[in-house]
Amino acid sequence: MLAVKVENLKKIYNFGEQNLNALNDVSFQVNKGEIVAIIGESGSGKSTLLHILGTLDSPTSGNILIDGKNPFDKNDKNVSSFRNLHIGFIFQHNNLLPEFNALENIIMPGLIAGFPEKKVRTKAEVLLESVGLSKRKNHFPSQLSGGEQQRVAIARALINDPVLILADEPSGNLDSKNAMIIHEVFKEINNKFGSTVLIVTHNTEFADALPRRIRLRDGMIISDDRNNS
Ligand SMILES: Nc1ncnc2c1ncn2[C@@H]1O[C@H](COP(=O)(O)OP(=O)(O)OP(=O)(O)O)[C@@H](O)[C@H]1O
Repeated sequence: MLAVKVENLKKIYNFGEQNLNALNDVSFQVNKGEIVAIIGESGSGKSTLLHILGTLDSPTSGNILIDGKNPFDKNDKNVSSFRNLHIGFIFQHNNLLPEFNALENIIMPGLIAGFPEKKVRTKAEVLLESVGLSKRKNHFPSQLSGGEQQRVAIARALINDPVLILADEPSGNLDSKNAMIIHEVFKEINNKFGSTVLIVTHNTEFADALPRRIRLRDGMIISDDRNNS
């Protein structure tokens, strides 16, 4: 079963007379349950690709299907509800809401999606446990370390059972010990919940340890390799 299908994706940014091809004819597919590193030098188009897959930006041309649906077929309001229901984001800066505690931050997208509070709360507790933070559920973001905040952000991204998790340099802001913990959490959620995960990372050790790597250069895929194991 396909989670993601990308066909001939192009993104051109215009600056007056000048055009910049940020993505140039990108095509690939990701099966449900895969965890894939998106790698490449700075400016190669990784974030642009993630933003389009996450419906935060639209393509110049080409198609994307997330779980068989084209999110850009819909009007803007539907695109944002599609995003909230089907896609979980984790950014380098976790943008947790500072006035809400860890548990409340995780619950929030579930309530926005209209799920019953009791069900969402129970699920949030399970997710907090999965990221090893049960004891911190009443802590506010300012009372958590950077790595712990990022683990809360991962749990929050999972609350609505998204078909796709997108992470843009999720460990980019962390020291190596916390980065390693975050990398393990991604592998665990992929194993435990069968989440489909695309992760932009500059960390070669982490990327090499994942089963698949898509490498971009100048907006094009130059390699797509899998570990044999
Ligand atoms: N909103 C924008 N407007 C104009 N150009 C942009 C915009 N966003 C990205 N670009 C350009 O598109 C190209 C791809 O950028 P992108 O951020 O996708 O690269 P990246 O691989 O994620 O880089 P990094 O590893 O540094 O985050 C770059 O040349 C960048 O300058």
